[in-house]
Amino acid sequence: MKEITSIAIGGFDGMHIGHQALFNELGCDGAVVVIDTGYANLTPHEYRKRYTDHKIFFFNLEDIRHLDGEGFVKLLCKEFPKLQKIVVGYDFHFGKDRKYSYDDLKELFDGEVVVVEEVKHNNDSVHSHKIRAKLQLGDVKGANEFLGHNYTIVGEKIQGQGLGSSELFATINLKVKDFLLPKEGVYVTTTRIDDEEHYHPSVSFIGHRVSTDGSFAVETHILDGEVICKEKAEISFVDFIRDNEKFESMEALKEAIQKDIAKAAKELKFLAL
Ligand SMILES: Cc1cc2nc3c(=O)[nH]c(=O)nc-3n(C[C@H](O)[C@H](O)[C@H](O)COP(=O)(O)O)c2cc1C
Ligand SMILES: Nc1ncnc2c1ncn2[C@@H]1O[C@H](COP(=O)(O)OP(=O)(O)OP(=O)(O)O)[C@@H](O)[C@H]1O
Repeated sequence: MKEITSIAIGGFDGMHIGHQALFNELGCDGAVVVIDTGYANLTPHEYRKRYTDHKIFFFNLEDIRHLDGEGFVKLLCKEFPKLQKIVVGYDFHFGKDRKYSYDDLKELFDGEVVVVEEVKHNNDSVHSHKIRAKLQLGDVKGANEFLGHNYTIVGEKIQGQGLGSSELFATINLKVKDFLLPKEGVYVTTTRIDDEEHYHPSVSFIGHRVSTDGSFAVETHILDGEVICKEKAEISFVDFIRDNEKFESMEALKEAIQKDIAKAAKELKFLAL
């Protein structure tokens, strides 16, 4: 914290293109200050680190929410003794009851305050809550455009029903905590296994397996051959294929999955993974 000369402040769940505009204003001794509400589910906890080269410092909202404007700025100057520049967005509010804006920051901070203009995509203001809403509608393409990267979740490998490999297609079943799951359905995805460096082309299912045992599952079928997953995998969403459906026979389910695989393979063909 001692060497940091500039900081960007916010919740930064998602690390979307609006957030990235703030990070672009930081110098090489710049850091990201996350005011952590505990509700982040696009990039929970430390997952924000994947989307910036800057150091990240976490401040727990509960510890600072009582501070007035002056108290907040004092805290920042104490934590970052060399602080010269604070970067915030056009709608940034802080302090008790979120009653202070960037104008107050300019008055209270004895250094430079950079206010980043509203970042829009197709004339729509980019925000984390809109990304969540898009994912809940299955609009992963729209979410990805706001994010500036493919929405990615990480899960721990768990045992499936064992039906996939014997009667259908082999899948890796995952238990996913903390991440928001997109709407139930089938998606074109890429999957990274354990600590591998590259992503495999894949097709993934999220939802209640209404055609088999009815239980909830997050599972991914790898398209480029057999793989062994030991502990964990991450799924990046590329496109929505279809809703979750109840099929009357295993043959009908198998046929549908076969079509999903063909669609995913076609869409991913031109991606260098
Ligand atoms: C691409 C894909 C699409 C799927 N679509 C559906 C679906 O529409 N409805 C459904 O009930 N299950 C669907 N499933 C889940 C299968 O029912 C599941 O793979 C099967 O029950 C085997 O589960 P297991 O891996 O736990 O053995 C799909 C699975 C995959 C890989
Ligand atoms: N579209 C945007 N354009 C410019 N700045 C933004 C934009 N979205 C957020 N910011 C700025 O980024 C910082 C982090 O904001 P915050 O974590 O509230 O993001 P958000 O996307 O607005 O989240 P939410 O949708 O939950 O309100 C703040 O300084 C905020 O002003």
